[in-house]
Amino acid sequence: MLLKIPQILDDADLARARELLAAAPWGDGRKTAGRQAAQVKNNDQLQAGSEQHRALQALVLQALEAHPLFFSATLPKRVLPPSFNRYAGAANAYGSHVDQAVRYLPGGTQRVRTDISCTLFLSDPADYDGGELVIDTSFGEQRIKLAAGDLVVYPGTSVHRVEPVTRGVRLASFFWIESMVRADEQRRLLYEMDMSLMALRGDLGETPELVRLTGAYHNLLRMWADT
Ligand SMILES: O=C(O)CCC(=O)C(=O)O
Ligand SMILES: [Fe+2]
Repeated sequence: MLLKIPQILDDADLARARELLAAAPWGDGRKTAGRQAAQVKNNDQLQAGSEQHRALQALVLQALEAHPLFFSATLPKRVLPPSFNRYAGAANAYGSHVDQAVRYLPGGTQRVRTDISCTLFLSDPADYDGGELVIDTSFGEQRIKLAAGDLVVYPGTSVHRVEPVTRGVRLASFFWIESMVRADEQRRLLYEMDMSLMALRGDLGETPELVRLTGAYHNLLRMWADT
């Protein structure tokens, strides 16, 4: 499921994030890519370990936790600490690749399966040309360029790329999630059910049928979740 989740960060968060990004040390993005991806990756990435990097990670993780759609859409079991990238100049792009299936939490002992890939856009789209995140889906290519503060989540199995940035600077945060529900189609079903239940509850208030359907949602989640 490819899903856009608007306004993960508000204006105050964005201003703070940009301040931190401007002060942080950057390095070559190839350092953290797998062998195939490193051949097509050309961008800068915030170096791990700086004070600014930690503050940015905390800012993004807190905003994700506070957003009700994020939980419902991803059903997170483990979220890898967010990374930050910068594309500036036509040579900066990231060619077609699939993200590594397994990554490690800091410390290097705990493995995380990357069920869901995420990009949180941090630059105003008017401030740069190009830089679309292009994702192959069963309905064709989706070209994603979102407002600053908006998030896109998509299956980790997808071939995707970032188009060259021909003007300005594109800043983003990217990270991966291992979901309690491994199968994308099961997550989609649960998400659609949850959204419909919320809308119906808003329209009708609590009814005996809604109590039963909510039970069905939780019982499906119980059947499918690996916590
Ligand atoms: O910058 C992006 O939107 C995605 C980056 C990406 O695909 C990656 O780091 O694997
Ligand atoms: Fe990627």
